[in-house]
Amino acid sequence: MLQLCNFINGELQPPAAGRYLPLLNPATGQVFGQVPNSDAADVDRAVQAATAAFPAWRALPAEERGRRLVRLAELIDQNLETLAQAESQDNGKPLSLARTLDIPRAASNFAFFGTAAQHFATETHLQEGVALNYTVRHPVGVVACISPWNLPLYLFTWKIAPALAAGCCVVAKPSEVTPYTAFLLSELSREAGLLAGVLNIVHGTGPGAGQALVEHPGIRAISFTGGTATGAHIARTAAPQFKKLSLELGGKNPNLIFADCDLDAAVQTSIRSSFANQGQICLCGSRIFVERSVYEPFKAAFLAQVQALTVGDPLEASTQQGAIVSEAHLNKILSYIDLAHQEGGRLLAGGQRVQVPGRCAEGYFLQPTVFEGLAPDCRVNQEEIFGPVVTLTPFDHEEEALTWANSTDYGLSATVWTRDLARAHRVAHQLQAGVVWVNTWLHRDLRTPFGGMKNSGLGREGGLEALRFFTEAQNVCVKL
Ligand SMILES: NC(=O)C1=CN([C@@H]2O[C@H](COP(=O)(O)OP(=O)(O)OC[C@H]3O[C@@H](n4cnc5c(N)ncnc54)[C@H](O)[C@@H]3O)[C@@H](O)[C@H]2O)C=CC1
Ligand SMILES: O=C(O)/C=C/C=C(\O)C(=O)O
Repeated sequence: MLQLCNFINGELQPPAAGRYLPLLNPATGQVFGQVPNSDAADVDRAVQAATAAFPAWRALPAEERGRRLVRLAELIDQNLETLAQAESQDNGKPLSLARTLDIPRAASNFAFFGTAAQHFATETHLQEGVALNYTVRHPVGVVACISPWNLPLYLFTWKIAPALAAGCCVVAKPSEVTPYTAFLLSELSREAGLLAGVLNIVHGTGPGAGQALVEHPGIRAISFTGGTATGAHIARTAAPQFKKLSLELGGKNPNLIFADCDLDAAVQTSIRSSFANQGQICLCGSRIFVERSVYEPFKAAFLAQVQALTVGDPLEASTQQGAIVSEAHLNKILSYIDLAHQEGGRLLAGGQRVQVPGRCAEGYFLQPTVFEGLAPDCRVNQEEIFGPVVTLTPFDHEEEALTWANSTDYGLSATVWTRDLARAHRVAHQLQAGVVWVNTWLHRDLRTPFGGMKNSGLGREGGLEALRFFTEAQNVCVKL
């Protein structure tokens, strides 16, 4: 049986206490391996290794650090098939999605930040004839990167790459639910020439290894993606030690469809924004508001495409919807489907578990699900479900759509569909969302600031924002 190891000081190591957690394939319900259930002792060893490696890593020219990150990107590309198979097995997502989205993006993360560090400049402020101020950006030191299970290698590397590029050393903890590709990255990082201790990967649970990492006094900054409640807990733990925090949390994203839009494109993309990765992306648009005059045509076309989605074995090329990540998460989503019925919703599609025959008979599959007739302020329209469940609601005018769109505690992303450019800008600027897409969805340019408003998080990832996060600004004032 597959047994994963921690990666500490350049070595694959078992957990100090010898404890493991089972690794489960959600598509089959079968255990296929074990992952370390590490504790504070493992975390401490990793932080010590990272601390020892920091002076040499920060002293390398940015160009040299970048060269190694670009090499790591190439190695991910070369191992795409192995990594995609592992991601699908661990998470239940369609293999085709892992091949085309997750693993290519992990490679892009390293390629992008490997070169971005060389374009990272500092500011000067000149008081003519009096003084010259210039800003130095020092790497903050040893940092923690904690990532979730929905886009495992994609999000793990989205944090690690800028941290390493900025000259920090990293102790990273992937989700205990999907640790396989992070483990495979250990070997590749060694091959890419990262010095021992520069990247350490400690596996384990949130309350175990995760909590120990957040509490460790050697950690100067924490970059976290996951649930809002966990983010709040991490913020409470980290605050007394004044650690820098970047929190990318949940969403309840609105999709605003105006009557003048390209309806075919809106329908097609809304299928993707509702159900990609089984709706388990923090950016998925789970509340679809449609201008009343096109509500019925939109609904008919949308439902026809929902019914045509193939739920099945993630390894089959024809599968569009794979398994939900775990039985616990499936039950959480099912409880929201029950709640939608209780709150008076009309079920338009789905709503049931799917029994996939053959090797996936014990897997956690769910039909893509659509409700209408739910009030914008009901729990189903306010709370993050994080699954393939969306609601349709007609609106009569722009202000109404905006009020409903902004009515949740979240503020991560929003999508606007219109051909009216003035309206697009006007609505975008009034949306309380860190990311707004107009006539598209999940179109990513890694240079842009990425993150949420309100309870969707704190700070921004991406481009120079990430490099700023992993560095500490120091001003030097020289009298002229
Ligand atoms: N915004 C997003 O991208 C994500 C949102 N979620 C939401 O969160 C809900 C809960 O999902 P979970 O798997 O429980 O996510 P979670 O937020 O508990 O887990 C994310 C990561 O944080 C770690 N973690 C948990 N507790 C920790 C602690 N005290 N200290 C340090 N690290 C800790 C976990 O081990 C994992 O690596 C989901 O149902 C979904 O609504 C989940 C995953 C991603
Ligand atoms: O950076 C991206 O492109 C996407 C990020 C998605 C998440 O953070 C998420 O689903 O948690």
